[in-house]
Amino acid sequence: MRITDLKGTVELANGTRMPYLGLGVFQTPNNEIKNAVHAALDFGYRHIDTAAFYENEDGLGEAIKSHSISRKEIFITSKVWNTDQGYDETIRAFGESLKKLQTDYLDLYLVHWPIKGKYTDTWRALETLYEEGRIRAIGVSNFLQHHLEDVMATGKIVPMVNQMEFHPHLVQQDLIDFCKKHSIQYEAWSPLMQGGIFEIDLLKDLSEKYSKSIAQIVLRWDLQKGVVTIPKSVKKNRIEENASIFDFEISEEDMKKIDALDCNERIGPHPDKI
Ligand SMILES: NC(=O)C1=CN([C@@H]2O[C@H](COP(=O)(O)OP(=O)(O)OC[C@H]3O[C@@H](n4cnc5c(N)ncnc54)[C@H](OP(=O)(O)O)[C@@H]3O)[C@@H](O)[C@H]2O)C=CC1
Ligand SMILES: O=C1CO[C@H](CO)[C@@H](O)[C@@H]1O
Repeated sequence: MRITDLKGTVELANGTRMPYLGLGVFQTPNNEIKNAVHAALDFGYRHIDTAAFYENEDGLGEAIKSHSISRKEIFITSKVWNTDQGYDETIRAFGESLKKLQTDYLDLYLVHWPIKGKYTDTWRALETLYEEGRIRAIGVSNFLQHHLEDVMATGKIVPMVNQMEFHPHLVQQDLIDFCKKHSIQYEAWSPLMQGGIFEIDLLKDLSEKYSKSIAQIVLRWDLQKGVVTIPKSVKKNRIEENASIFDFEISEEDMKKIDALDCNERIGPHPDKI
């Protein structure tokens, strides 16, 4: 996997191009989001990941509007929250997200979690919005293989993205392989384990070996595995650090060593228990 700059994109199943690296904004409050997003855009990020649940879509909308980079150059993802699932509810929630974000389309809209008895109807709503041209790509988040199979059996469109908890302690390689087989782009949430990666000895060793920070080692590992990644930070220096991962390559041997840290350990909920 050779991705050589921050503008590197992957082509989704429908031809839409999605930047490999984005800024996550979970737990970025409205009063901090402008600084964070402007720092990211200034440094070259063109991809921001939010959700209705994060309660900062309005702050993000303001941040984008007040920056000189035009809306169409920025890839914006949002997600329909669990309490808004169902066909009509999703159509309405989508409208609210657009309004808050001050935009008339989204680049990517995701079903945030596979809520039992609801997610196939929610998916139908995303298909409608996509067919109406209001979303450039549609996908899911926190969907295991059986959830994906349900949607693929009942829907018309195969999800284009699956955004999952993914870091050195939770790889789920079988799910990645399933997604790859069906042209579903895998995307990592909590790629830094919300700070947990900094305690892992092997990563400390690799950080010294490559003269890169632990965050940079892990985010580069994401890219070399073909996984889109969206680290969150509100600090300018870390926003820059997290995107400075295009000037080195992790050897195959070291990639395997990081893979071997997998212990199926989650920091978030199990998708079947939500
Ligand atoms: N689909 C889903 O269900 C989910 C999606 N997400 C998405 O994924 C994004 C990323 O995941 P998130 O849970 O935020 O956690 P991350 O794994 O991105 O970790 C974020 C934490 O790491 C710190 N940090 C960031 N960069 C560095 C660095 N270079 N060195 C040291 N510390 C650093 C941040 O602190 P600080 O800000 O102070 O720098 C923050 O505390 C979210 O923001 C959200 O967009 C997240 C959870 C669930
Ligand atoms: O996106 C999200 C942010 O984190 C929450 C708590 O872990 C998740 O439930 C949610 O999916």
